[in-house]
Amino acid sequence: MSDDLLLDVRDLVVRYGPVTAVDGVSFSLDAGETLALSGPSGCGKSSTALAVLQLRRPAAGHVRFEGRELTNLSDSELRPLRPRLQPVFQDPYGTLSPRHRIRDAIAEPLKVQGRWHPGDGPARVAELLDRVGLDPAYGDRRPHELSGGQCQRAGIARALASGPRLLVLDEPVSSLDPSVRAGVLNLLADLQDDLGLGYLFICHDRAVVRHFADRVVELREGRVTSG
Ligand SMILES: Nc1ncnc2c1ncn2[C@@H]1O[C@H](COP(=O)(O)OP(=O)(O)OP(=O)(O)O)[C@@H](O)[C@H]1O
Repeated sequence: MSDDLLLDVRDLVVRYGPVTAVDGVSFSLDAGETLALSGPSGCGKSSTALAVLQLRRPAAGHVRFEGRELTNLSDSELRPLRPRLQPVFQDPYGTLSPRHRIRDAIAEPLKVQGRWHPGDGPARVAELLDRVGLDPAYGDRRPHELSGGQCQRAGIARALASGPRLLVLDEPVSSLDPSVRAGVLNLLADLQDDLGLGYLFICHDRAVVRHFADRVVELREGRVTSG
């Protein structure tokens, strides 16, 4: 077993009633590595991501994160681990509450984790905005006052506020204008270099996958076909 092993998924099965969406999928991912899940629509990419995040409990199989088996933990046992595995979804406007200013959305994980101090909390939020390439003044805005690319950057800042080790990136640039995709992918690459994050990267665009991922696991009808 690699010392850097971050995520180990074995024989994963995800069902929705009679539908088996994921049928015995296995892969592993090291810290600092990007593993792409690729394949046609409906092959089980998002279901795999949700099961890794334990947002959809698998019907069978194992998800070990930082050496801990997640599948048999209760919701309350999972809670303290959740900050370390964070999702970034396709629709950035769906991730951030429309009612809250960006700075409050980024401050929330810090507050929930008891890492908010009035003295330096606002500066930490400004630092996170700056880290994702947004002027800290954007903290005053609400999601609908940002472009799609800016909003996705704000979502990434919120994920970073939790102090993650793994980001589960489910089509993170698919809803963005082609002209801003490269900027967000470059940001993710920089963050990975700086922070040693592991990325489980879901993307249907083969050109993006080839460019961005270290390894690719190809799925078809819920099974691994290569990787
Ligand atoms: N909530 C659900 N209820 C019932 N079936 C579902 C549900 N979510 C997904 N499925 C089914 O599970 C299978 C896998 O879907 P999933 O969304 O994981 O695939 P995907 O590869 O991410 O597809 P896409 O690229 O279109 O997002 C499909 O047959 C889909 O119809």
